[in-house]
Amino acid sequence: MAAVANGQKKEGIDGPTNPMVTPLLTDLYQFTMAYAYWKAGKHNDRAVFDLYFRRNPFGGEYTVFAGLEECIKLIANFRFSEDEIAFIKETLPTSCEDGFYDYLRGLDCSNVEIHAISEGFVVSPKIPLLRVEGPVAVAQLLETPLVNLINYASLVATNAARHRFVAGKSKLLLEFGLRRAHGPDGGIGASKYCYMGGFDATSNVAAGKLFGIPLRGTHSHSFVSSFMSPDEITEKSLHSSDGSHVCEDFVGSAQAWLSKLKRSNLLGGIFGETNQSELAAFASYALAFPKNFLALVDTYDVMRSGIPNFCAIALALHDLGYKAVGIRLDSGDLAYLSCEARNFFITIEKEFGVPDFGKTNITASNDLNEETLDALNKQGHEVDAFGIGTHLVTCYAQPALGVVFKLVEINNQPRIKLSEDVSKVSIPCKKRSYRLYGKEGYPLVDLMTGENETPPKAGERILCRHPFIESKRAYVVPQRVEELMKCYWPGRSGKVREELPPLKVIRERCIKHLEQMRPDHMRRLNPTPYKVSVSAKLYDFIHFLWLNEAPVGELQ
Ligand SMILES: Nc1ncnc2c1ncn2[C@@H]1O[C@H](COP(=O)(O)OP(=O)(O)OP(=O)(O)O)[C@@H](O)[C@H]1O
Ligand SMILES: O=P(O)(O)OC[C@H]1O[C@H](OP(=O)(O)OP(=O)(O)O)[C@H](O)[C@@H]1O
Ligand SMILES: O=C(O)c1cccnc1
Ligand SMILES: [Mg+2]
Repeated sequence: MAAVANGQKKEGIDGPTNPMVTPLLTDLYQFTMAYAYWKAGKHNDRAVFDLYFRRNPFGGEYTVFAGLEECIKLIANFRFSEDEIAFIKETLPTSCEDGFYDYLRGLDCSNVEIHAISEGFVVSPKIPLLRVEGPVAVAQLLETPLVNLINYASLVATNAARHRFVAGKSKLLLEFGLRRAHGPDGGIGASKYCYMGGFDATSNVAAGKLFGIPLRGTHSHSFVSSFMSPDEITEKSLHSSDGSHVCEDFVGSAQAWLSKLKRSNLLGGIFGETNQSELAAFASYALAFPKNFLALVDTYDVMRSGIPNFCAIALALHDLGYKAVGIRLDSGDLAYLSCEARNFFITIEKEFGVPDFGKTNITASNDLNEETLDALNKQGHEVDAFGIGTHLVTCYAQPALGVVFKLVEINNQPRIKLSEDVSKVSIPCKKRSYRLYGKEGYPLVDLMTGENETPPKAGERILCRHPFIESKRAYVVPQRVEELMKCYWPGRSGKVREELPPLKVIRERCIKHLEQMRPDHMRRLNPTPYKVSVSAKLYDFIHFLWLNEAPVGELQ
């Protein structure tokens, strides 16, 4: 991936997508700590924080890392306005000295260094996604917004990837969640990160404009039920697709087709009188969009009305050289109805010689989630595209990822956070992390080492240890070694800044990384845990520091 020369000029990177992301979008305690650091003359102590999560979401063994671009946009533009400083002054106790506000006035992230895994990578618990190195007071202020920007982004991108995994590569996945998302930011974020995680398009127009995500949509039940009768349609004429002739009564032509379908030996028994107000709605939609006609067919009765009405309009369009797009099903048994609809289309293709009519697109929606997609697969279905909203964007199955931000070093001294719960003990030291690939091209293990350790090399045997369980260790001879963290904000280090790629490139990377995972890590039921380990040296150091920091109990 390309890198740009030391580009920490703040004007080079736009601000965060959401203008609410400012230095005030943090918890009050970050300011009280910043003041206390400042008062103690400790605010410029050089701190290293790791941002990571402790457990994969949705019972899985993988997570998609998302939200980095927005973090870098925040860092690049991190400055307090006078107005914001005045508010902090009003908020903190009056005993706080004015010098602190002068300090805030001069604050930016020019002395902060950010290393991060690239957005769209598949990541695992405990491995730092982001390493923030800088003056302790600034790094502390960044904790809340960075965690906020990564938590939902990674969660919803993972949710999207999981829906894609169940639906299969060939299906079109449409994100329809804006109305059910957690507010406007939740809606915009869902559209961006579901696209990143493998969805094909969104119904969210603002997200289409902001991020260039393909926009797709059908129509609603209200459009269908707003029509009362075909007589409402006053302008009934439609040009043929090549402009050579005009059909003066398109509605009549569709009604003629409906009669023909009814008289057909193969289809006649399926339906009788269809709902004429529905036919009127479909005809109006076709007159408005003859090249993009699709119909929501479940307002009244799918098989007795919606499907025959759709077909009558589609055949009338076909007479004029147009090809109808398809239908949407939004209720009922989607497996059964999609199969019935497909049979109906195939019969029309055969009986009336309409090429490819059997392949007419079937979109399904209605409270879909991983489980319903899985159930549909098991039953067999004929759906080509899924429109998914509520469960996807609200992350109904798991509402938060549990990202944390922990101090691992200060003034070159490694720090550890102990806990009764071993999974909550932090891994100290400024570290590097690597992905080790095996013979078959799959990632085998992610390995953390100290910053200055010799990096693992392809073809060389390396001992990988579980960070906390002594007996869990393995020798690995990697076929390929990939360093995971790159420098996304060099601060004053003089390093080269990694470029932020366009969303489409991140999406492609994400899809590629998901595909290269070993299948047993990806399955829904009881996936094999992906290994996360530390070098022998780091293991020894963690346990040395642990013993050093943990007080020895006294029994009486
Ligand atoms: N074949 C299927 N197997 C498993 N789940 C299905 C299948 N078909 C549909 N579903 C799911 O079952 C649920 C049905 O929803 P619900 O009980 O609200 O009925 P409905 O079809 O929406 O009825 P209506 O809207 O007419 O009241 C939805 O979550 C849908 O995704
Ligand atoms: O079901 P979701 O996964 O959230 O997908 C989006 C839903 O939004 C629309 O209708 P809406 O839910 O507003 O009304 P409906 O329930 O009557 O269809 C659409 O018809 C879908 O059903
Ligand atoms: O275009 C659609 O069909 C759509 C969009 C949003 C929500 N439900 C459906
Ligand atoms: Mg609904």
